[in-house]
Amino acid sequence: MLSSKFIHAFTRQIYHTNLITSATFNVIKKHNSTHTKNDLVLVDVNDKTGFSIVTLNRPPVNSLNLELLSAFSSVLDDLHKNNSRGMILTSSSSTVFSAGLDINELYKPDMDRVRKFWTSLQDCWIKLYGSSFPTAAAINGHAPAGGCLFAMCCEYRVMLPKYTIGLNETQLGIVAPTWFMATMKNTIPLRQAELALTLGKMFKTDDALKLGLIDEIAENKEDAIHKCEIFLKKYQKIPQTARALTKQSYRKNDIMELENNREADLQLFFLAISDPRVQSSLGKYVAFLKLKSRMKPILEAVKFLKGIFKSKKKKN
Ligand SMILES: CC/C=C\C/C=C\CCC/C=C/CC(=O)SCCNC(=O)CCNC(=O)[C@H](O)C(C)(C)COP(=O)(O)OP(=O)(O)OC[C@H]1O[C@@H](n2cnc3c(N)ncnc32)[C@H](O)[C@@H]1OP(=O)(O)O
Repeated sequence: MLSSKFIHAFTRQIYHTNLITSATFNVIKKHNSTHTKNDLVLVDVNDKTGFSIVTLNRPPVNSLNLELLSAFSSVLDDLHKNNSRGMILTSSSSTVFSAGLDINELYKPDMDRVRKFWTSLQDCWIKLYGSSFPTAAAINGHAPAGGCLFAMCCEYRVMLPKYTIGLNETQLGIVAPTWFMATMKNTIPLRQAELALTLGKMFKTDDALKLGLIDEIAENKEDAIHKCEIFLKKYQKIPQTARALTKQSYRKNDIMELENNREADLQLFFLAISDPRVQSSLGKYVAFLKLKSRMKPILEAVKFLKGIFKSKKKKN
């Protein structure tokens, strides 16, 4: 049962967005695209559909640091205030949707900054998962951990072939927060979610589709955005308030659980990242990522040479 407090709060919020004058929205429409500070998140509003394409833009891998999360959080506020008709979340990278949380925020953190960082992540999740406007993700690259989280917060996911998606935290020796788990439980069957979470499994696009972690596969980014638009257009015939309240009621328990325990969640996070074993795992992971990145040219050269040998063998 929905508490009357909840219904009242959300109804007020939704009516509030409906009543917002179109003036603010027109400002965005007129300019067509808006960029946040440092252009970490780009927003382009399609004049015809009214849908906003929100592009995460922090090269090389859109790892989620404090600045990117703060920028995303204020974009979500703007979309809400401007009574957005729908949002498509994507990435400016050609191979990575988002690499998840920036490990540098977790490894040997500055306590003042990490408090802001985690609070910002909580904000983004609450705003995205509970948004009154409909959302879809055009997953145009790998989406591990926090990348998968943001994609799962959206109501529809379209992904390009041959990438990977999943909550891989256990592989890093860390535990996904309960609200990460709740988002996955809301997306795929319960038992599959438990297996995926405990194994820290990353799914290839085809397997993600079979599991229901994504809804469609697209040929390229344009196709993914087009498929997201088709999904969002389905809502044009549905009364806005009824749609938004239904979505928010469906997700209410998960959201309230975090809303009511934000400080406890922060303290748990502090406790976890202060654990020397967690720091040691993170340290090893940072070193592994750096090594992998440096080895790339060598691995590519080996691949290239292998290709030459193979074609020579075929000729002979
Ligand atoms: C009770 C609670 C217990 C514990 C709680 C503890 C903590 C709580 C937090 C828990 C939640 C965590 C959620 C997360 O999101 S953790 C982040 C997980 N992310 C990953 O594992 C992804 C790692 N990255 C990759 O797999 C690849 O980079 C990727 C497939 C995304 C792209 O591969 P590609 O080959 O294209 O690029 P790379 O050469 O690997 O990387 C390029 C440079 O980017 C740096 N990089 C990559 N990922 C990250 C990252 N997540 N954070 C920071 N930096 C990252 C990489 O090191 C390269 O940098 P350079 O070496 O070139 O400088």
